[in-house]
Amino acid sequence: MEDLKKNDIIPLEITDITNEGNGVGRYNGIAVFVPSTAVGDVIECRIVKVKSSFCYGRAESYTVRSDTRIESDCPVSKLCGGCSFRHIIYEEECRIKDNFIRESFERIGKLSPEYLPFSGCKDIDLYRNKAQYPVAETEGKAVCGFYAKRSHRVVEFTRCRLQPKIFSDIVDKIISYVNTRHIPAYDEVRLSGLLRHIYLRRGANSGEIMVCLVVTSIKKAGVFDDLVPALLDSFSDIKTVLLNENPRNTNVILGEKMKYLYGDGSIKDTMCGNTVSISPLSFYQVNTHQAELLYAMAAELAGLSENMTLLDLYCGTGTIGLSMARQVKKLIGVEIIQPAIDNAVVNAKANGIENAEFICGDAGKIAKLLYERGERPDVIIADPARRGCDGESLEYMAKMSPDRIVMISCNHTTAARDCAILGELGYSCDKVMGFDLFPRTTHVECVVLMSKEK
Ligand SMILES: C[S@@+](CC[C@H](N)C(=O)[O-])C[C@H]1O[C@@H](n2cnc3c(N)ncnc32)[C@H](O)[C@@H]1O
Repeated sequence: MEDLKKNDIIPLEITDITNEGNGVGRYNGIAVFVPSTAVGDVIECRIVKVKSSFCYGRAESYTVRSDTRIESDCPVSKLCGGCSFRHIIYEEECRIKDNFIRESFERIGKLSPEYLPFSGCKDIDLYRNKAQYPVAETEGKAVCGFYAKRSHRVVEFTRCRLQPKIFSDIVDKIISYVNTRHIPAYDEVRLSGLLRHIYLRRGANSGEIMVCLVVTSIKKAGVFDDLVPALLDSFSDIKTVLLNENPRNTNVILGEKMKYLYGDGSIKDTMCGNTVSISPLSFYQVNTHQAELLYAMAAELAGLSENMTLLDLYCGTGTIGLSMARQVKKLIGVEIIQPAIDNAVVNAKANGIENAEFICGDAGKIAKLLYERGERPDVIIADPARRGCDGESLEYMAKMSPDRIVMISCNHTTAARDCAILGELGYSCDKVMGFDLFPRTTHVECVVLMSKEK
């Protein structure tokens, strides 16, 4: 790139926002990505990194400030990087996210569905029902907070605006206990210490709280003996306290082994009118109220009726399928994590649902098995993880020949790819709707209706 060098200062108008939340402008045809900017900003931009076909820049000063720009109301938003959109008004965030989804379906999927109006979230703060705080040692004391952007340096801060206030109070109590007892925090460089993460979950409707301490060895559980009564004394909504063992040198937070210190390792919540039991390893949407609206829209798009069979692929604890089970003859749920399937079975029973079967296994393998045993669901709901569905799942979803496939996804790029593959397998992409389950961050959910071509 001949035109631009590191430390050049250039005038730049921000004209778009990337999926990572960076503003983007063009200088002599070259894309320049600038964090914390807004569409309509005109800036003096310092070039900080030059790549083969684009650059990264930093806003040195503002010639024109976009009228969508606001002051961030979080003291650590720049350090944390979790809330990429805290500097713009929420209406603009919704426009950007809706646009992310449309672009993916048009550019990646080469699809032209009808776009239903984007669903913004009523509560843009305090909406998360789950938090995972890394713990580290600073100057001989355990501290807890978040990892600084693109690093594993723990910044001490527990008052995140996205999480319930009670989480900070619980964390403060745990850290104070840990420091009084000199319990060592995990050191990921020396691979020593005990406490790695504090992981909290709270039922948004029930208020029930799960406290899970991720430690390098559950054999040392004894050091937490006095913590449990102290927590229960102060926080009556805590229904279970447990240890999770993760001795490995890894970025993955949870290990597999659990030890219950109080309660049965799960909490209850209600979702879409059903009681649901949630364990630490089970997936549960972090924004319960907005997820309820998403699932209601999925049910509407599914067009269910009493003689139908519904297949809920990637079902987690069964929340989606169980919310629709009373409208159909038979529900089959498929999920790879055994504790989530255990929760799904308990959840069906707790809600008096008797027409549900839950199978633990890989979605593609089980879809093939179901096809071979002659199952022909009328509707399939597929709600995969960020990487989307694999080829085998898509192939057997289409082979089972349902009238409709409703795809729910937290990654519009893989959703667009998978819908395009389903297009080749005989399904038209009819409707797409964005749902903001993660205000102030770059993440966004979408629901898609695919119909069998006649
Ligand atoms: C986005 S979550 C959706 C869970 C559930 N539908 C809900 O709304 O709570 C995706 C789920 O897919 C599961 N999963 C991931 N890979 C899978 C696979 N290969 N086969 C089956 N399930 C899988 C995950 O464990 C997780 O529960």
